[in-house]
Amino acid sequence: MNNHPDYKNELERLDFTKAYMDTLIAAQESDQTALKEKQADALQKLSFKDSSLRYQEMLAHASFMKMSKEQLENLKRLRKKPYFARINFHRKEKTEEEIFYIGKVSLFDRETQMPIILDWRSPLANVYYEGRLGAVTYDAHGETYEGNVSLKRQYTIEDGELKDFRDIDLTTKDELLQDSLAQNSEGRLSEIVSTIQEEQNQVIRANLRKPIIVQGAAGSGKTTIALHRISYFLYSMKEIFKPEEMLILAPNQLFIQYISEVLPELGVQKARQTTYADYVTQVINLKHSVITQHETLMRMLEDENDEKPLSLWTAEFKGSPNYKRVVDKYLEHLKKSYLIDEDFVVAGFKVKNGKNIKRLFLTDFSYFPYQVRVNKIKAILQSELRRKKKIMLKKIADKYDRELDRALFDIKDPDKRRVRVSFLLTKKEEKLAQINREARGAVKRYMDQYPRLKVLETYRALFEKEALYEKLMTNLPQQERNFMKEETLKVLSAKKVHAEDLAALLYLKTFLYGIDKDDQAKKVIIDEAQDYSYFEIYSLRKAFQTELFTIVGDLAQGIYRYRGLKNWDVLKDGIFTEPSYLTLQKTYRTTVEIMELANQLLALMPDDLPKAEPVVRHGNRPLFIKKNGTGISQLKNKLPSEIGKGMKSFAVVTKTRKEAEALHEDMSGTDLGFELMDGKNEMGDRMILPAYLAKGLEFDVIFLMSGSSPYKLEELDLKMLYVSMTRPLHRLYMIGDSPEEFLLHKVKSDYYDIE
Ligand SMILES: Nc1ncnc2c1ncn2[C@@H]1O[C@H](COP(=O)(O)OP(=O)(O)OP(=O)(O)O)[C@@H](O)[C@H]1O
Repeated sequence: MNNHPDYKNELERLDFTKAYMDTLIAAQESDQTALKEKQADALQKLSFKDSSLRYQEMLAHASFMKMSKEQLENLKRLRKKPYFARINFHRKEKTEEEIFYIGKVSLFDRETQMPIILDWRSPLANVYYEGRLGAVTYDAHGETYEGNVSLKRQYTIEDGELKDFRDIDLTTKDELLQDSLAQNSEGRLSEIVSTIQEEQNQVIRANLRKPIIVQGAAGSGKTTIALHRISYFLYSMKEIFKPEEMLILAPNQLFIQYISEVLPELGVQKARQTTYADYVTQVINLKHSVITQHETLMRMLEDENDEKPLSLWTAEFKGSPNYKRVVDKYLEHLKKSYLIDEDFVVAGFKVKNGKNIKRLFLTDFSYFPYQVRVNKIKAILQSELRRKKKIMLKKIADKYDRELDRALFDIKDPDKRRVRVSFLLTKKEEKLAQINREARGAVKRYMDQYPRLKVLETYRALFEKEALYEKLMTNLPQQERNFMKEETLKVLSAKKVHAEDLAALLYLKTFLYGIDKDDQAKKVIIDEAQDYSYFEIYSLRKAFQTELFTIVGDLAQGIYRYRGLKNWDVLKDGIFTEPSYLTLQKTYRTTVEIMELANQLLALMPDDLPKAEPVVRHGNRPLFIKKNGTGISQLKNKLPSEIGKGMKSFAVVTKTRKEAEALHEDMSGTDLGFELMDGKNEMGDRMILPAYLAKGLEFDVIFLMSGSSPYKLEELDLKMLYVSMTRPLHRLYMIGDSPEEFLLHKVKSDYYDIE
């Protein structure tokens, strides 16, 4: 690097950028005298030749910029690594080529508005990520600009010091990416702005106004890219969307903890992060506990009982389009009870015509949920009554006053007149009192005709009302129909709900009440989307008045297939209009050797998914080790050498939860320090966990440990094994009684070694 003709310039540029930042920071933090000193100091240190005047001017102006506390914090962080790349770009309309430095956050010269650092999310930065040198176009503010990129350069900057830089073109391999992939996992996901690859960039920047579905192989960066897309989204649409209006749905709390570290880096930490079950529970204020899909899966793997097929059938049915249709029919039935067309009459006066009331309900208020419409009608009747009551009272008063006048003038006989007048006065008082009396509570009496449906009770009623249930479920086989009814009611009575009931509950809530403002989302990000049922995604789509969904997943990891999505087409046809559909084929997490073995499993699955293409990073072939007893001593043998190679995070992955617990128990006498992961505890760097919890996570070294239930040649087991095998960054061991326990007999022997 030192011999590079640009070396000096690059050093100067970095010095200038840091000096500019220092002045900015000082301007925000210190008083004016201190700032002047700082500026003078910075100027003295910079000994530029040609550009010095210009830089000096820029520095002098820096102090006028006003920043928020958050921006200031960002700037301080940024100073350690102000940028990671540069492009030389010649825009067609301009006479000269310009140099742009690209970093995590933009920095502008206050005077000229020229960027000192260009934000990675800015339109122009796109040309850096798109693979080509030469003629390029980019879109900004609705226009397309043409130009030419003559140079792309990457920088390694650590703690503000320039360590290295190199130019890239199509033929050189991306060393920055290689370096970054060779690093060890700290048990957290990190931002990757400096090494985003072309196909990933396409996902990040795909049309922001459309829903997007991404099928990506294990380790292709789906989670990472989904988070970068939010960051890009917030940057591009900052005037319209706030981070709090984003909803990120992750599979479990552990996962949320795992991604949380990337969020501040990307400026999206304020986005709401939760699980589907937690979200629905909160939105409908559900006090029942949820029987999660993990529990169902574990029961399926660990228990042998006769009801298994029926309970799985129920779980699958409750997520299906057919069940959604049943609930829709139920809603049709419920809707009828809201069709009130009686006149609203008070003390003999028609305050509001019944037909009008019905029309308001069905037409004018058709955009509102049903219970909200009821409240609207109530408000209308109240104000109408208030207005009409005055008229009614006046009418009565006038009528009797007229009659009184007549009596006073027409009746000549004083006795008769007195009697008549007194009669009329009493009558008048009575009538007025009657109106006042009847008006009180009249709206309530009228409104009592409307049903007052609560979400959970209404759902329960679907199963409780015998005739209705039979009618709505008429197409289902008898045994399944009976089982579903009894099971659902039994669980509800125990103050629980199955995870599979949540979609219908959210759907009902949306229909009856709508989603409160605080729980609304303007953009929804669903990770591990293959585990969602059709109805779950549908329920979310209906709950929010937006199509802006980013949905990422991998069908090959669909271990909840009994309930989850079997293909993406159902979403493409049935839920979203014209979603973008993209695939991520290249994988970054693990080595070629590990991915090649995992690819063998992919070939055995029924989904017909393309093989993942590992980015070229080599390591050892996966190793099978014969177990002696619990297998703990075999594991222990391997640890020192891996630690010696710099490996930091280790996980033992079992097939079932029971196996993980048993292994943890067996290890309790040792000093290995492996913790059992239960989905709630903190993430450590030595964990024992079942495959379903490992999904989405990564560790430097993975030990697959066989236990009481070896992997079978079935779709579910293949998928669990695939998930487990694709977790390591560097090394995969399989410890068991025989290679068959990991289905290795179905794989060519040159994909693994045996110790
Ligand atoms: N362009 C990239 N540059 C550097 N690292 C990357 C890049 N893309 C992905 N990675 C790394 O690859 C690993 C896998 O990414 P991520 O967990 O987002 O993938 P995924 O597709 O969600 O995986 P899975 O489906 O297996 O959970 C992470 O360590 C991530 O930092």
